[in-house]
Amino acid sequence: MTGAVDPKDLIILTPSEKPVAEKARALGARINPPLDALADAKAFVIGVKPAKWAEASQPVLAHLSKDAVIVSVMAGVPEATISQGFEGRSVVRVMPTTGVAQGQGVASLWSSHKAALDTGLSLFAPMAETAVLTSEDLMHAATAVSGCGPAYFFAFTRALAQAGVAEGLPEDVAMKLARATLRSAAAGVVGDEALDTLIDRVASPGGVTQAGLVVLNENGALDRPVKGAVKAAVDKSTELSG
Ligand SMILES: NC(=O)C1=CN([C@@H]2O[C@H](COP(=O)(O)OP(=O)(O)OC[C@H]3O[C@@H](n4cnc5c(N)ncnc54)[C@H](OP(=O)(O)O)[C@@H]3O)[C@@H](O)[C@H]2O)C=CC1
Ligand SMILES: O=C(O)[C@@H]1CCC=N1
Repeated sequence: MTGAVDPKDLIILTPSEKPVAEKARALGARINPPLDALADAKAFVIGVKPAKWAEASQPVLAHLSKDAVIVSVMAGVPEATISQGFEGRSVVRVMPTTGVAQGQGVASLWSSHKAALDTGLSLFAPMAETAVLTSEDLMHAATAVSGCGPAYFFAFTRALAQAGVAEGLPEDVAMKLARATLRSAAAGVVGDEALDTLIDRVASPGGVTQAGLVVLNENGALDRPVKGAVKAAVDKSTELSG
């Protein structure tokens, strides 16, 4: 728990029993209470799959206050579409990373309503660095870089471990080293220090790291697939926006 919300003020609607809901219940949250409990809700967070939100929200509409702010963490679905589905209520879109679960996320936010944006910030700032976007269109790129980004780092880490195995490390050792190196690299990213400075700190001139870096991005070998992955994610997010 990050302290963003007192668990006693939390209502969780979920079709299946799951440990995280039980943990919240133990702290005083209400799990699947009768829907009239929603009458006093100031914010309604919607985190179902983009294709499911209209069906999932239908039963709650009659119970939500007109002033409730709809907080959507769904990829793609536009503010206007959600607002229309929620009978004109104001909406803030948030694209968090999974790191919010450890209170170390990052979240991009967009709303055309100042009060809704403030609600989103007050909910997410205790568990994430926040970035307020200047246009809703940028949500596609923010999703591709940040929402999806952890999976890209994990995929790179897996490739690093596999490369270690190819060079003779036992699989468990290679995996341990690659995972711990991901954590260790993240711990070194403090403040606004330039990434080039962080790279230079590791790469001794004429040394071992530099030999690897030359190959890593030879003729854009790294930049090209990363650009391609982000573009593909932007395209998918755009497709989801209908
Ligand atoms: N995964 C990520 O890193 C991020 C995901 N998102 C967005 O979060 C959303 C969920 O993605 P993800 O977690 O990957 O998907 P999952 O399939 O893991 O989760 C979907 C969730 O929706 C719940 N759900 C399904 N139907 C209902 C309903 N009728 N009422 C209430 N809850 C319902 C499910 O509950 P149950 O488990 O009980 O079935 C489940 O918790 C998507 O819109 C995605 O774009 C945003 C940022 C990052
Ligand atoms: O993969 C997805 O669609 C969601 C959005 C960002 C991260 N996960």
